[in-house]
Amino acid sequence: MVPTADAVTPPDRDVFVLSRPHGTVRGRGCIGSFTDTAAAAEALRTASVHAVVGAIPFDPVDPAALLVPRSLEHSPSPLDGAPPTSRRITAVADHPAASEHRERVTRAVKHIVDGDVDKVVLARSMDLTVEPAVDVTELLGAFAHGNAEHNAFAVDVGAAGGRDTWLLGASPELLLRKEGRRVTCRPYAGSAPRSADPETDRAAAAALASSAKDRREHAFVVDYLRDRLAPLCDELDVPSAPEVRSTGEIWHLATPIAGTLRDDSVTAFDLALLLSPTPAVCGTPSEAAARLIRKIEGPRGLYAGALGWCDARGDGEWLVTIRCLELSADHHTLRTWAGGGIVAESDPQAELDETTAKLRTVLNALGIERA
Ligand SMILES: C=C(O[C@H]1C=CC=C(C(=O)O)[C@@H]1O)C(=O)O
Repeated sequence: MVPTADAVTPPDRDVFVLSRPHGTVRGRGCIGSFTDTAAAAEALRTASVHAVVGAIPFDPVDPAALLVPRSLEHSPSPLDGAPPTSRRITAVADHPAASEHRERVTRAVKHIVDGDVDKVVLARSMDLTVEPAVDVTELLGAFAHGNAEHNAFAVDVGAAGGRDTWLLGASPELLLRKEGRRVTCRPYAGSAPRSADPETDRAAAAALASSAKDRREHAFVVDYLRDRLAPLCDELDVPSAPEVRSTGEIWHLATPIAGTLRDDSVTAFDLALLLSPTPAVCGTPSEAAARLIRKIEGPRGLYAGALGWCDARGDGEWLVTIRCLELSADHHTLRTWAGGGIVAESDPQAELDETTAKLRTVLNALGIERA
């Protein structure tokens, strides 16, 4: 652990906030940090730190942003939040351009048809400059306000270095929650944009529920989680069919998974490292899909990794890092991402549209009406 001086991060400042339907967790102050996930896991296991909060990257070779908070506080309610402040974009850059994203989907489908992978998740990002500047607490509240579950998070990824840079978002996807021996996951994969017209919206949900393409895309994630969790669990309940859930912007297929761990000494953080990245953000088989993503997209950094907390008992909760942005120290410039699972039946334009709908989560929270 690299110790952090109080002068760099004042003891009472929130460096981590996670709002979930069942409550809010805050990490206050920062007494140390880790960029190496193995060192953080060892420190938790040997009780040389009382808690770890923060984010792990998509690719394990990239640095993590893990903090040791001075205190970890739980409250039983999620954040209510408030509507966003209205903002406008003063500069925008797409990575890649829309036409290139469609071409990448076509290339990915060819890799699938050729048998290199069964599924790969391709993402695109947008660099924005916005006016007025972002206030972190206000944006966190806007994320919480924007979805019925009040999911929202803010991680002070620059806390250890005294830089005011943040990872903020509203991921709906539970990688894992661990309480004692009980472990739960709720993977999301398979999507349909929502509509302002109630009838069209209901039809989109019904079509998603019966879409063979989306059910296959989803099954890769469920099978992966079952394979990784089964050896660790006495009991593991994996429903045979997904349910349909919604965020403010998208319908998703989701599966609630619950298990009982055989060995309680496995921490929530160990499980996050074991499970992340799932095929909801990477693909199947994992290593081949990760290689393809690295080749096609380049490094993702913290996007599509996991964020959360783990305490001294080994309990904790980690989300998949999606529907998020990284805010620069000037609080005007930021990067946001959206990805989608590509399978053999994927259509390039539909995949592009899906990422556009997913980007809306961040744009709505920023109070940007037209991109
Ligand atoms: C990769 C993302 O979403 C994942 C989670 C839910 C649905 C997904 C899909 O339908 O492709 C993705 O697997 C993202 O939002 O950037």
